[in-house]
Amino acid sequence: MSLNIKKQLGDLKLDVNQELPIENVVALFGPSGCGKSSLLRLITGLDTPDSGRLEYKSASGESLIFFDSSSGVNIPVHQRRIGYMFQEDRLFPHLSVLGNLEYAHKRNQVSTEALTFDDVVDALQLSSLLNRKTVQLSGGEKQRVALARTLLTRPRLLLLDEPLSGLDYDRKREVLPFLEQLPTLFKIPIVYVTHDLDEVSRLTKQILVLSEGKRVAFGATASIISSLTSEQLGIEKQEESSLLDGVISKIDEVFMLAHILVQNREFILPTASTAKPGQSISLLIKARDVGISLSKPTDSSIRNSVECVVTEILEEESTPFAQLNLDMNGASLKSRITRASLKELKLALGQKVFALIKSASFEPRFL
Ligand SMILES: Nc1ncnc2c1ncn2[C@@H]1O[C@H](COP(=O)(O)OP(=O)(O)OP(=O)(O)O)[C@@H](O)[C@H]1O
Repeated sequence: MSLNIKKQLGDLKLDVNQELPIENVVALFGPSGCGKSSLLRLITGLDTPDSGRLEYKSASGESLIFFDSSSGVNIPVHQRRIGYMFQEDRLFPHLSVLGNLEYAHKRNQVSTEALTFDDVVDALQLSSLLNRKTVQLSGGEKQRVALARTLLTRPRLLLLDEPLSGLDYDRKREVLPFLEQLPTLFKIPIVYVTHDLDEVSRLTKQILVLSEGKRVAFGATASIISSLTSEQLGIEKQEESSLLDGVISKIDEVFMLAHILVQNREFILPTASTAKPGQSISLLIKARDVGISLSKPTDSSIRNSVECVVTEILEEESTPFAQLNLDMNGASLKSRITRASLKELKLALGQKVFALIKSASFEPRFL
């Protein structure tokens, strides 16, 4: 998609100019109020930009100008065929689950063999819920029905606006696997709005970061998360993380651990039963979970000690902490330690160190 749009929203000037190659899932990431939902509304046509141009381009070569202020083009919402799923479910409370799904299914004019009614019901495991009233559903079930209803409109593009933000931890765990399988099952490109790094790491390969209505960065999720500062990402310092792409090399079924290779370095993580050797996996590692040792520990409980080189030292004079940026055989890893440790270990740029990460700092839901 080619985005070049401006819109004044109260005090916020939304001004985004970005080529967005929408394959699989692209994250739209940024702090509350930076303009993420407003940008989605402009893409759907629910709101109109003050000026600019918005062109949809699919991976298969389909091209359609949604909006162009210079030539007066502004195609209506229904012709854009965009599925928009809101933070809250917005289901019809007077209809059953089946009624909600049939409403979308019947109104849809496009037939695609890849997306039948039964396929959608199966993929979201809704068959046992079809006769329930929507008020009788849990939060996670409601979001699955809302997702199914959006899919049944056969959108060319799916916009998901923080679909998990209203759910507690367990309900998120329930819905995330359904979201994860969408791109492979239905081949519909997705723009996924969130300010949750865990969701970004599990669901997306590309990310557009916004701040105060403007583009901060766009690129591969792992490289953006690992290279931008917490200020640039609009997250708490404590949440600053690295994202590493790895492949499961071995499963230790006795101790329920997965061995994962990242840039030829081995990580050991707690695993769920579904993990298989050869599977690709993204590891989100909080900087605060990464300690430093000058030698490889041989008498420690810590499973992960990976050799790295110190590439940057950022001391935070107003806090007890310092951040180290490390090069791990070509991948970047962040470590947050105390300034006292920095001094005691006499850490310097170019120094070889071992990054220590407890396996227990990873949650088994990762895999
Ligand atoms: N129609 C409008 N008129 C005036 N101001 C608006 C309008 N729509 C949005 N805004 C303002 O624009 C800013 C961006 O809102 P938006 O909902 O797009 O942010 P967001 O990044 O999606 O935030 P959140 O993550 O909290 O949902 C907010 O300050 C909001 O109050």
